[in-house]
Amino acid sequence: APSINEARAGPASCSTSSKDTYDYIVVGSGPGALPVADRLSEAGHSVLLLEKGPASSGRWGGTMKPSWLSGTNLTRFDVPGLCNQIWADRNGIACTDYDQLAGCILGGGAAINSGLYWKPHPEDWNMSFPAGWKNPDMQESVSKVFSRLPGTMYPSMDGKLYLPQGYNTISAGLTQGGWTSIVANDQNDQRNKTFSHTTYYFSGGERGGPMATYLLTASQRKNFAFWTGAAVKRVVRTGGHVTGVEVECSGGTTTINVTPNTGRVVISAGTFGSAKILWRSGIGPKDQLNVVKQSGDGATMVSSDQWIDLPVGYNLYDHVGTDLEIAHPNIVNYDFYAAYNRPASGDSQSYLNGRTGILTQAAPNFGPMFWDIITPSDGINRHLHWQARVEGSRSTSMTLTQYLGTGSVSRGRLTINSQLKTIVSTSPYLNNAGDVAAVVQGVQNLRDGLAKVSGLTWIRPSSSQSSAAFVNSIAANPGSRNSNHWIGTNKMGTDDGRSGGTAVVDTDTKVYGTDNLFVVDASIFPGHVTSNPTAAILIVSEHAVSKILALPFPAAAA
Ligand SMILES: Cc1cc2nc3c(=O)[nH]c(=O)nc-3n(C[C@H](O)[C@H](O)[C@H](O)COP(=O)(O)OP(=O)(O)OC[C@H]3O[C@@H](n4cnc5c(N)ncnc54)[C@H](O)[C@@H]3O)c2cc1C
Repeated sequence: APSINEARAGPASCSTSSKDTYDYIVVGSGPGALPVADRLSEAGHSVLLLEKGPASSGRWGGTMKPSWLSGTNLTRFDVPGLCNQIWADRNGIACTDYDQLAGCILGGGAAINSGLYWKPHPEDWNMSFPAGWKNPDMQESVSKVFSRLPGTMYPSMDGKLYLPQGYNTISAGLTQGGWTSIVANDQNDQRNKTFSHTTYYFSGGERGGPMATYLLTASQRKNFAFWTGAAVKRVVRTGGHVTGVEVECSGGTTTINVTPNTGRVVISAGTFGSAKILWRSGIGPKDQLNVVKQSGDGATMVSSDQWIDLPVGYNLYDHVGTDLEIAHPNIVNYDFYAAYNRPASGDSQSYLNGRTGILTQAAPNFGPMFWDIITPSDGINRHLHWQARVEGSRSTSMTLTQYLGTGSVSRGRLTINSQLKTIVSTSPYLNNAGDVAAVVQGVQNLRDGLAKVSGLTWIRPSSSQSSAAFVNSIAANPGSRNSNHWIGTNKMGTDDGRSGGTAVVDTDTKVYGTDNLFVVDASIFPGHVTSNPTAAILIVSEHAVSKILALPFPAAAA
């Protein structure tokens, strides 16, 4: 079958002998990094992208795969139906220096996630983002992202949806309950009592995504270089001016410099990784910088008279996940875990021969997706995104996960320990009464919505448990509520954190107190979006790079 995944000149390995300098160094290769790196190189700047993990997709030289993919240029990361394997085996893939799951691999989360892909609702921007980042301001960047990566509701190359019984059962029930069918990314302003098929960023029956688009075009330019196995320890700076980054390669540590005066560094290492690099660079609250000072970094850390006091690590948030479970005799389960090593031969053949069949859909068979907006007594809209998937305690079960995103008031805190591991030390879930009320009402609305479905059994909550008792019975900690959609530790805003404000970066994504250090990834989100965030992060990256390219260099540097 024609593969979109033909081999390319892959990344270079981290090098301690390189003496090159770059106009821009971009740290990380997730959805926050790739549009920035592509557009900076498109504008003619020399760009070095540094990724600490190994290659993932076969296109970039990745090799991790089950035996039925041997002899193909596909890895476990390229086949949508194998994405669940991250829950079974994440060795050499997941970051080991965080207490939560994140991908430390080329592509970041976009190498390991389920590919769920949503055009944001207008309130996603309007409720929490600052001036210049409101819904009308974002439309050009939305169009850019969706023209390069349109996404699809029909990932199989024959246009069919496989094992749709779960979708059919729940969507028929919601229709009976008065909810409306939409095409999610055409009707992105309609997220209230609506449902849709699942949209993925997949293309050609494979993962595709930002690694197959933005990274592809960047890699074709002579002024773009990218390294894997390159862990950035800190930025090197004099006061507010960054001269380069210290990088740990397997062969030792080296410093890579940016172009004198006009060079810039963009950190896109994710909600945990970017906070960690800032702390190690002497940027953050004093209590955390003192922890770094006492760690193995201490002897070489920038001196305390150079520290920049910013609220790095505060404003931490993640979608609040609440799992409900139903069973219905029509639902058909598919064992994606078993398919990792031994897919039914018909399924592997149709995948390999024509990129068709169940393995083109993300495990574990998502759909429908549905939405509800609730306004508790505090008057603030809360957006709920629900995702149904065929998984649970019975072979006829579905899990219905509710995420609370846009409008949520609760926040937590990320800190670092003396081993330089990041820790979610204050849990961000449901520490606000309005947030709790919205989650409870949302559960109740769904129970009411599905009340007329004959043959449907409620497993969680049981039919005798009240929605409030059910929600309160689930611990409000990452172990029970985690959605892996972490945001917020380097909040963007106009209220400079050095003088009592809450923001770490300004509306050009520049770190306050510096003249050439930027952060662009999920960590700068002031508040959450309604749905799974990859599309929103790509849009933020497109928007940020336009701001960075338009930003004049400091007068002294011109
Ligand atoms: C299991 C899972 C499933 C998910 N499913 C979905 C989904 O279906 N849809 C969706 O929209 N979202 C999903 N998400 C969330 C989404 O993937 C993340 O929100 C997104 O990837 C975050 O993008 P980012 O660029 O901010 O950071 P990341 O994607 O985390 O990228 C950060 C990158 O920086 C690198 N890095 C970190 N530190 C350093 C350093 N010091 N030096 C060099 N490189 C460094 C990392 O290795 C990584 O490649 C999922 C997440 C997980 C974990």
